[in-house]
Amino acid sequence: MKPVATPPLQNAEVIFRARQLGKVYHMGDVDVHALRGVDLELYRGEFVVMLGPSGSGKSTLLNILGGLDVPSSGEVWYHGEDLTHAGDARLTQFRREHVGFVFQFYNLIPSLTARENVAIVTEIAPDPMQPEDALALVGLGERLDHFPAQLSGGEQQRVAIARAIAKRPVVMLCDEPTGALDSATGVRVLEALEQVNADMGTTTVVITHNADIARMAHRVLTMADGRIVGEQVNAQRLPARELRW
Ligand SMILES: Nc1ncnc2c1ncn2[C@@H]1O[C@H](COP(=O)(O)OP(=O)(O)OP(=O)(O)O)[C@@H](O)[C@H]1O
Repeated sequence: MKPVATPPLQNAEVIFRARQLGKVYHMGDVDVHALRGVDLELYRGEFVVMLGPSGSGKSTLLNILGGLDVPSSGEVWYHGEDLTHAGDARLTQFRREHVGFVFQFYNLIPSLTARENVAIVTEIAPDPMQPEDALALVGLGERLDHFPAQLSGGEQQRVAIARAIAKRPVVMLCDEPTGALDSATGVRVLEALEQVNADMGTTTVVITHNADIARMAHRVLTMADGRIVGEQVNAQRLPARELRW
C-alpha cells in the first residue's frame, strides 16, 4: 500500500498547549530536572510519536498532559482550561472523562474477561461505547469472553486500548505501548491505535524508543535532556502494517 499523505495541521484545533513546562523531582539532596522548559501544542486528530533517549522526560511530559502529575513551573492548558492550577478533584474528573492511557504493561484484571475489563471503565464514563464495540474496533470482537491469561501479549494490549477508547477520550496517551511485544505483534497493536485515530479522530501520542514507528505519525517530536529538541511533520505516513523493525 502507498504511504498516506499527511493533512496539514495549521488549521486544526489546539487540544493542549504547554508553555515553559518544568518539572523537578527532589530526591534527598539531589534535584532531578526532568523537564526544562517545554513548549508544545497538540492538535485535534493528530497522531504524534515522541522519541528521545531514556531519561529525557517523555513519560514526565505525558503524565503532566494527562493530569497524572503536575509541573513545577510553567503552564499547561487543555482547550481553554488551565490544568496547572486545577485541584486534585478536577484533575481526576479530567482524566476520567477525556484521557485514555495505555502503558507498556497492560494492567488488566486477571479474573475478568476482556469484555468485563472494558466494562469497568464504561460503567463510570458519561457517554461510553459498548464494550463489545470497543473490542471490535481493535479486532477482538471474537475474544469477548476470554480471560487475560487466554490472550497473547498483543491481544492483551489491544484489550487495554479498547478499555482506554471506550470512554471516547479526546486524547490517547500511550507510553511504550509496544515495548513488551515482538515486532509482528507490536505492528498489530499500532494498527489498532491507527484505526482508533482514523475512525474516532482521537488525538494520539505514542512514546517509543523505536524510531521506525515514527514513520506512521503525522508529527514526530524528539526530546533530549528535558526539552523538545526536534519536530518533524511527515509529508507522507506509512500505514502501521508496513512497519518492520
Ligand atoms: N517520580 C520520580 N521521582 C524522581 N525522579 C523521577 C521520577 N520520575 C522521573 N524521574 C526522573 O526524571 C527524569 C526523566 O524521566 P522520564 O521517565 O520522564 O524519562 P523518559 O524519557 O520517559 O525515560 P524512559 O525512556 O527511560 O522511560 C529521569 O532522570 C528520571 O530518573
